[in-house]
Amino acid sequence: MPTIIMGKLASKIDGSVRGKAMSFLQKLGADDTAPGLHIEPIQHSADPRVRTGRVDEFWRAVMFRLDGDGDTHYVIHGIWPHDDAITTAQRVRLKVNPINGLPQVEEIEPAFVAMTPPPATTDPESAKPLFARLGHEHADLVDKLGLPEDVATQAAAAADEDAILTLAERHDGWIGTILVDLAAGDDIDAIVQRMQLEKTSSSDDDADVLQSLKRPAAALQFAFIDGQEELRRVIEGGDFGAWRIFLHPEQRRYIDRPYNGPFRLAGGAGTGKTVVLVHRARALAQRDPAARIVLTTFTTNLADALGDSLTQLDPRVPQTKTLGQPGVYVIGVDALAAAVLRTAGNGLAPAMRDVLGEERAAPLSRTAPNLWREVVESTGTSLPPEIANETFLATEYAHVVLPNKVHDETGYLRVRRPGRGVALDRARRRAVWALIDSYRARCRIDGSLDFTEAAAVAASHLAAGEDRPADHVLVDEGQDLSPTHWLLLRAAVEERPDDLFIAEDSHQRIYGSRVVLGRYGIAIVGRSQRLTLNYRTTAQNLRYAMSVLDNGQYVDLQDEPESTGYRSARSGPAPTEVIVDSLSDELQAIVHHVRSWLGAGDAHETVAVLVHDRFHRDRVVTALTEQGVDARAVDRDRPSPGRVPVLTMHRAKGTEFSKVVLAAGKPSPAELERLAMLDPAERADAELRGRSLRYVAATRARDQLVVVQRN
Ligand SMILES: Nc1ncnc2c1ncn2[C@@H]1O[C@H](COP(=O)(O)OP(=O)(O)OP(=O)(O)O)[C@@H](O)[C@H]1O
Repeated sequence: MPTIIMGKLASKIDGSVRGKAMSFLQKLGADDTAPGLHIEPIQHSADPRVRTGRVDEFWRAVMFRLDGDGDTHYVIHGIWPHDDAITTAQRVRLKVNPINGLPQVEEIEPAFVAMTPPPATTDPESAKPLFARLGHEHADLVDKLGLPEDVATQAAAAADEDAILTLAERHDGWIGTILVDLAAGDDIDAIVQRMQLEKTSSSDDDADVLQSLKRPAAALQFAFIDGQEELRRVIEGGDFGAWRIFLHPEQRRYIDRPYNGPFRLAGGAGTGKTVVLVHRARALAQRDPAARIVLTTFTTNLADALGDSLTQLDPRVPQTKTLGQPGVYVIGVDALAAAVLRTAGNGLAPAMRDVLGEERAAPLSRTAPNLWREVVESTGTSLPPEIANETFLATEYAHVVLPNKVHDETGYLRVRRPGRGVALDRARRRAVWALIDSYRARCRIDGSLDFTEAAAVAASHLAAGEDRPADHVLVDEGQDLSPTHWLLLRAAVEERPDDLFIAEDSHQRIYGSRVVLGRYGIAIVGRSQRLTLNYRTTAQNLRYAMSVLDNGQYVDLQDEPESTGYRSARSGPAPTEVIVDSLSDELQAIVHHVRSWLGAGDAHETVAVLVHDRFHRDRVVTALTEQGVDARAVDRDRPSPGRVPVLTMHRAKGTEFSKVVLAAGKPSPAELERLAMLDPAERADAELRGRSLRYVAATRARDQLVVVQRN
């Protein structure tokens, strides 16, 4: 049976012909001599391997037939209306690029594409094309990277990054990826290494071309299709499903490579961290079907989205609903703690004693989130407001008291408090402990545990037992997890190769305080890498989002300064900023943009409005609904098709939309009052989190971003 190799261009099939393309390719994959397919060579074609096939009376597929590995292979180049298909088929040639060993589809007499001339300027340095300013020589582009001569010439003449992006978009695949890297100022040798490019002496015969199609960087553009079901998903997924199939060689490496211990993958918003995690979960499950794999993240909503992505990637990967069973257990980290506590049943007493220093029955309920405030208000504490507040106390409890298993005042007077900005003398430590003691007393009476306690108790329970419930733990949104979450995840899997794989972006920390993994038994040393190519966001939106972070002091999970060198492979319109004077103007601006996008044919669910809080969210839904737009507030459930989702910026984490109106709003008077009360170090951290939240929100837009700001 012939093997189908899908080109990326071909996967972007016109919606009207998808069904027929599917049935054509299915038949081709079963038997290329089947009547009706009309697989035919083309007279006077540049490449004798080229074939056309009949999709219907109007559409034709253009393919290359390769015979090698004892099999027939069809590399699907694209599907076009009949006449265009014939012209394309006569002109295209599939060859091995001798400089980098990658497969290359060449067009004889390529269409001339005019480049935007550099803008007139009096400054001789900025008058130079971008690549000249970056020191990239035309000869190196051709001789070291293997860029086709015409592409190298156009790239060398391009005025700026936007012109390069336009060129890269026309050459989707390894050529486009190299152009984007060059525009970001990457060193040519670094690109050669990252893309695993190698000079080759191979010819263009079928076996050599097949070999080149199996090179890591070829996966950016060509995918070997494994069965009919896979074929259906590629065709239906189109451009949105590209992440499932066309992987960057770097992504491929993080998916497949074994690691000797915990591994950390950093990367900005939209760089494909989640994609790597989901693929890696599948790869681990395929490698060992008996493996117990936990795929976890900060919230249940995010976990639902991860589970959905895993199903989209490959519905054959078994997803289990039970901790400790073979398969992939996709779950939010607090729900994981709850599952451990549930499974332990009456056996929790030792862990309770270990963490809290007292006898406690199995927890009956979750501690009310405002209990810290109640404790402060009901206790006549002598502490100043910058310490006697919910933020300080909850953080102190989660970062110092619980991970160190502090049981009493004596223990608290001795404990080290690394990373805590606020210094405490002995008297203040005593006063803080008095509040913590009251908090614990209240929880004891209520029979409740808070989220951080639950994770700590679950961690202690697992650490004391013989059996760990997982063989591999994969973590998304690592920057948001608290110390006791890390203790739990460390205890969930024994120290072994491929135990923990952690994706994080410290620029997206929007919940707790920052954490240093080494303090919780997770030693990354030397096993840390960064993804830098943003797939989601246009370069224009990315620039805007990065500007929100300017001059912020961000630190990663290994206590190192976070870098910001991200690039995007796509370009689009610059974000629009709208300044309004009143709430009604703001609502009007939101409605106006949403309606104009819907009017232009955008599907409801691809357009979203992001707001600061739930109250404003509901107001926006009402305003949209009154103006005849079918809109829906999204909270715990998934966004529903056919309706414009309106979400808080927190809820928007992990989502993406084609077009976004971001109405970030201003902090409420109550919020400002709360911030004013904090210690300067904690206030600075809260401000960083505020910026991160706007960064998260701005990076949800794939194509277009409108920011509405109140004066
Ligand atoms: N190899 C790829 N080819 C095409 N698209 C890709 C590829 N890798 C990732 N993407 C797309 O990029 C987008 C972002 O990917 P993903 O959600 O994995 O990024 P992330 O780093 O986890 O982002 P965030 O931190 O913002 O949640 C998704 O739309 C995904 O489909």
